[in-house]
Amino acid sequence: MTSVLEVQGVRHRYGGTVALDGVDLAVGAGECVALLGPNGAGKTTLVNLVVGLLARQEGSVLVAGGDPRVAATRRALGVVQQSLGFPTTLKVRELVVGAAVRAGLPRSAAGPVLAELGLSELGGRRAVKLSGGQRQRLQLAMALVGSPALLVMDEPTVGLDVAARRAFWATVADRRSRGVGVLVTTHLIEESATVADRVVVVDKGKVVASGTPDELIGLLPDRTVIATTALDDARLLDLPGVLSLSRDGDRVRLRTRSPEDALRVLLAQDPTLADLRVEHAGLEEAVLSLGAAA
Ligand SMILES: Nc1ncnc2c1ncn2[C@@H]1O[C@H](COP(=O)(O)OP(=O)(O)OP(=O)(O)O)[C@@H](O)[C@H]1O
Repeated sequence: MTSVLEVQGVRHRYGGTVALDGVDLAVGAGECVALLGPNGAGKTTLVNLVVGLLARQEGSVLVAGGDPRVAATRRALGVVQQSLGFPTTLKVRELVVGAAVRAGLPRSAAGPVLAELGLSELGGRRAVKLSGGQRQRLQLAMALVGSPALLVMDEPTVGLDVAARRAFWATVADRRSRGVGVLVTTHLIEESATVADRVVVVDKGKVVASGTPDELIGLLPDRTVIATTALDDARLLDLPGVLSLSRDGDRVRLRTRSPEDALRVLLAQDPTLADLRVEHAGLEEAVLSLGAAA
């Protein structure tokens, strides 16, 4: 797979604060990589280096093979920021036309992208009058009009309802099928499991885990055992590896680090056990525990 983004050995400090401490990351053509991590992990710093807003201090950042601080390379980038403010007087069509012109394209390039994002009918409306979902679609239209090789998005679906979120990701998926690589930062961990091919977890300026969502979930031994049982809380909490317990009448949910052992003892102690189910931990639990282990 050709890489549209290659980050190697990147270190970045603000005065005495080390924000990035040797980060490697690649995004292939058509690939979607989600960048996750707690507040202050270094995600924004990394994104700002990738989009050329920050000057590189150490290591290399290549977008479509070029330096993102160079204008010609920035044309290979589409950027969607979280809740960007729009100038109060400008209309939807004018903003997309402006983005097309800045990308070196004719004004007519705006039409197909407005149609692709379902914004044609809103072309004459002032951007500040749009709903949250429409604004994010407008940002995506502005980011895509120049046919970028890499789309970089910072928390793009915050505040969107389920339908708007689906529509947003459907457009992104369509561009990915045409080879556009995507780097997305998000705090919506479970969303990243559905949209990303790969998840990269950053903490304290370092990559602490990287893999497909299923690979990351597989790193965590936790399982949730769900069953209807006659055992009381004290005996359930005594089962091997139990981390937490919740119940609704006789129906209990037990999170355990040792699912096989817990099940063996549970089955031996409660002959009336029924409706047994075992669930994997979610990506959210995996990411939180990977961050905590770092
Ligand atoms: N302009 C700045 N001056 C000084 N320190 C900064 C600056 N920007 C970020 N930092 C520090 O660098 C570290 C990484 O910050 P960064 O904003 O990249 O993290 P983040 O993962 O994006 O966090 P969040 O999820 O909260 O947005 C933090 O310790 C932060 O306090």
